[in-house]
Amino acid sequence: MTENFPLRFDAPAGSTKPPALSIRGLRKHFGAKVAVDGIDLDVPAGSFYALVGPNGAGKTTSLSMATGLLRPDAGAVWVHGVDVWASPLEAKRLMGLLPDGVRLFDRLTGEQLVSYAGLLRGMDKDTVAERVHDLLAVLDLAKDAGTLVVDYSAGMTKKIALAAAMIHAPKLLVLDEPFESVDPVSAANIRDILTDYVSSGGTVIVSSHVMDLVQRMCDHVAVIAGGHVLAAGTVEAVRGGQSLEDKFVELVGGRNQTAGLKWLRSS
Ligand SMILES: Nc1ncnc2c1ncn2[C@@H]1O[C@H](COP(=O)(O)OP(=O)(O)OP(=O)(O)O)[C@@H](O)[C@H]1O
Repeated sequence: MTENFPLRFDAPAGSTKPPALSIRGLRKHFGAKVAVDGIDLDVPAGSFYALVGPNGAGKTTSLSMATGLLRPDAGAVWVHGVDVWASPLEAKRLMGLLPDGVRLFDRLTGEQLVSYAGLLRGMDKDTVAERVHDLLAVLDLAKDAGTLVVDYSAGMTKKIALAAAMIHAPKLLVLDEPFESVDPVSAANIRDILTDYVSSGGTVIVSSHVMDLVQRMCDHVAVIAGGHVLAAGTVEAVRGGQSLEDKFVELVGGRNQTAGLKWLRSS
């Protein structure tokens, strides 16, 4: 991004592979609001990495900049060693994204949308058709394949966007709130798919508010608040013997000690 950063990010000492994602000095403001205030982060290749933080912490802004959707004010990002902002096409080929709040082509059917994502990635038609079939089946969307995405529920929309993110079998999946609005059976299926993907060498980054899920599913976590990284590392190291939820509250604070809303009590 700036001339002070290298175009390639090398493997760390003792490793042959660069991290799946490296972030240095990432910063973004919106008017007077500093959303991301100089974040550094390394996501090891082959990890299942969670980004957690309170509402407004800067998670979506950081992930948007890390994946080439939002231009940073300062800092640099590399995906598997490739500079996202200097070599966007090369970097984006390596990634699958489930962004938060980005409009889909919702006048397509679910099947058309996922096929379109595969064809855009340069895949041949037969492979696209085969993978669309598999993805719709495993995400329990086969019966709604011909329904327009605009008529999907929130959870169905999340699942079809996830299918579109995965169809080209990327090396890195970046998923902003992948389980939001998704029913428990579909969530369990998605967890199995992601765990399998990680055990075969892929890397997943998820943002989530569900600490229990992160503790069970992920091996690494970064806690972000106020645009800063408060803690990052393996889940075990970050939670330090406490539950991740307790550690999160300790790090982030903000539990409300007042007597609550007296006027809301019915007796
Ligand atoms: N386009 C924008 N214009 C102005 N302010 C923004 C914009 N996008 C984000 N912000 C602000 O930046 C801060 C970080 O927002 P962000 O969406 O990154 O937080 P988050 O951690 O993803 O939150 P949540 O958990 O609620 O989704 C917030 O204060 C938000 O109001």
